Amino acid sequence: MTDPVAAAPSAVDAGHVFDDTGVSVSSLRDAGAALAAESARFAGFGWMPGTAGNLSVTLARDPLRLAVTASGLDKGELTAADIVLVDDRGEWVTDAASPEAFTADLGLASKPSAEAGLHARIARVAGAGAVIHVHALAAVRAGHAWPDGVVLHDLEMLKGIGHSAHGERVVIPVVQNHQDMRVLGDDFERVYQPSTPDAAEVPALIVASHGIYAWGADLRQARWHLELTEALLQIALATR
Ligand SMILES: CSC[C@@H](O)[C@@H](O)C(=O)COP(=O)(O)O
Ligand SMILES: [Zn+2]
Repeated sequence: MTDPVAAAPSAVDAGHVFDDTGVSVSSLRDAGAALAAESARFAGFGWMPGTAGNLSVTLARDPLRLAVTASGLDKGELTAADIVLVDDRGEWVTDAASPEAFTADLGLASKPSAEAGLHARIARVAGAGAVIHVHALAAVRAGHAWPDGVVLHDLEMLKGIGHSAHGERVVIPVVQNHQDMRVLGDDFERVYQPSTPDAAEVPALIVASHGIYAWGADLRQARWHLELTEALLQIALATR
């Protein structure tokens, strides 16, 4: 009998394309390596205790395809293989041509993050190229203190999330926690204000009693938005 993995050279072919979106094995592996490194950074900050937190990068837009971290793993110990390709609902995308070939090698037998659906919604609605979710303390505390949104103004670091240091009122939106990502996604869409000629978007969302999502055009910008927002929230709490 033919060994299905041995019979599927695409499993080890970095140029293999998963579906009609142009997402290749090598691009998924590269995304996995980048997300693992970024995840280790935030785990080191104590922002991803246990298996908390998840990250994604957008690999294709039409149809939407995201590389998202696998569920239930220690986010300080991820490898490039701990990554799953998902669609616009956060559902696992498999490869119709040879699904059995994409298991151990790429970790595609893993389940996508339980929160992949919200990542996909943020990628679609805000056009994010990368989304990071952590359970950082100031975000959770600020969500408790200001359940209708955290108002920030006259802080130098607002410039780092696309706003003015002075004379602008910036609101970090807060939504209630929910285990259904469709509900969280709808709540995100309700509070999200896209950029206009007069005001930039706010690239962060607090989920009350849970954590924070931040995003950007790419992974590095998402990291900057996350770190700056958490620092701004620390200042807001310390000066109230
Ligand atoms: C360890 S509790 C945190 C989880 O329930 C969840 O909120 C989380 O952030 C991680 O979920 P995951 O499915 O591993 O991506
Ligand atoms: Zn979480």
